[in-house]
Amino acid sequence: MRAAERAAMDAGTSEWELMLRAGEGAAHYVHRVAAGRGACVLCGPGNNGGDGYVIAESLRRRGYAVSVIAPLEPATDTARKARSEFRGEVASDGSPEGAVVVDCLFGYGLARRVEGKFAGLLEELASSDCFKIAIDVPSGVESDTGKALGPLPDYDLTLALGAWKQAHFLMPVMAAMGSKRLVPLNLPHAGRVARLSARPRLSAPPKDSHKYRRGLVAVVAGDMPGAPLLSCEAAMRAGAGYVKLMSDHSHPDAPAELVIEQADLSENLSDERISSVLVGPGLGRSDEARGRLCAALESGKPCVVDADALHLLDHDVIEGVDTSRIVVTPHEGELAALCKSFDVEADNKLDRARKLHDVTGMTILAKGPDTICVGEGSAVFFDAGSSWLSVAGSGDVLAGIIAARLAGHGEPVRACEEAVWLHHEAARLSGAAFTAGELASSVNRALENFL
Ligand SMILES: NC(=O)C1=CN([C@@H]2O[C@H](COP(=O)(O)OP(=O)(O)OC[C@H]3O[C@@H](n4cnc5c(N)ncnc54)[C@H](O)[C@@H]3O)[C@@H](O)[C@H]2O)[C@H](O)CC1
Ligand SMILES: [K+]
Repeated sequence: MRAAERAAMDAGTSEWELMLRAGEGAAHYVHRVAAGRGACVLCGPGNNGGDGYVIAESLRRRGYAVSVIAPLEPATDTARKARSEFRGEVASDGSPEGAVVVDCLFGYGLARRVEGKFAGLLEELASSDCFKIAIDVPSGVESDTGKALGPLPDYDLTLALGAWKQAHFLMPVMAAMGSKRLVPLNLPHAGRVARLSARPRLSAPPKDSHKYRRGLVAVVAGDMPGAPLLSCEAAMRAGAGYVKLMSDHSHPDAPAELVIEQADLSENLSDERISSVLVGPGLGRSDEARGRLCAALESGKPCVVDADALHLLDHDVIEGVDTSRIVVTPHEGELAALCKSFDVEADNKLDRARKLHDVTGMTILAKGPDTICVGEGSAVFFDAGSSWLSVAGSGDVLAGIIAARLAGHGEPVRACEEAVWLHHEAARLSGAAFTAGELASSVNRALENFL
């Protein structure tokens, strides 16, 4: 961010111009939610505070009753200029009043724990029932690591300035940010950090489609029969034209539409009509399971590696495999296990996923309330889905959806994005305390909402 700002300023844009863009852009959103009600802006001593004075002046000009609380005078020239441009009153003390409170105490310049008057203001904000807006990041949050360095109110809206910071998509702080919007500052190459996944638009199969063109998904079963059945149902309902279960077991409760192939796995996976392979759900971690994982990877097909199979992945197993077609879907614990297997060290989820991608070439879908996808050239993050997704089997369903989307177009990052959106929507449609089976059975209804 600092580099992007410097580049903009070297190219002749003044810091004041950037602050005006940030403040006016943010004020536009504040105006939309305040809708004429009283507003209070909390201003810190740095440029985040400077943004606050610009916001306050913009609201005042729109006829708002605006109060500003600033425990310290501005410490930068640009913030001083913004302070001088604000025609309203500034109090150095007081409590955040008004229907809408805008938090401009600290942005990415937060350097240590928040204490004293600043902490007091954040604590009062946390206990008030006003509409809370954080500018750039919540002021008690370290923008690079997402570490909370002070009281963390539950905000209704967080307006990121210029580009998303890592804190915007790391738990636990992202859960306190409410809705997230990005205020563009037209900074060159500021968007390189990461992007918030945009709602995908899916389409019905073309008129001349057939089951193989829509994609044949092969799901490799292992020791436990239940999990892969969830993945198969999710894949069938997420748009796959044909789903086969490669299993040595009999599955008496398998749906009639599901074709079950026994016999030689490598032989079966060599069928060139197979468009994607899913291995992991219910696989187990035995040598036999490892053999089935290797057969899946050696098939050369686009492959989703999930659950147990993630504990079997290492440099030997991916040796000679075209990992650009491999998607791995670790939750926190599995991500830690993968980092250990591939000697990756990092202290937050994004960096772990990024380094794992750099070391292995695989597309990493690091799951959780703060799901992040790192693949070729991009880091994508997502708004959290329903917390009811924290149910056994929900990962098997997601893996099946990814395999179906991957079978359709063969693009790993796109398949992950579509699948996370479908998974979240299926959860929303399933209501409260749903089972993984109900979640899987809702996937096609979810798909309808993206057509
Ligand atoms: N990204 C952009 O293009 C723009 C960013 N803007 C805004 O500028 C802030 C970053 O401003 P900066 O002055 O670097 O830092 P802060 O305003 O976040 O605060 C630093 C300020 O606060 C003091 N300080 C730091 N920690 C503490 C603490 N725990 N207790 C007390 N005081 C503390 C520090 O000494 C400094 O004085 C960015 O977030 C955007 O909001 C531009 O305005 C617009 C373009
Ligand atoms: K802030």
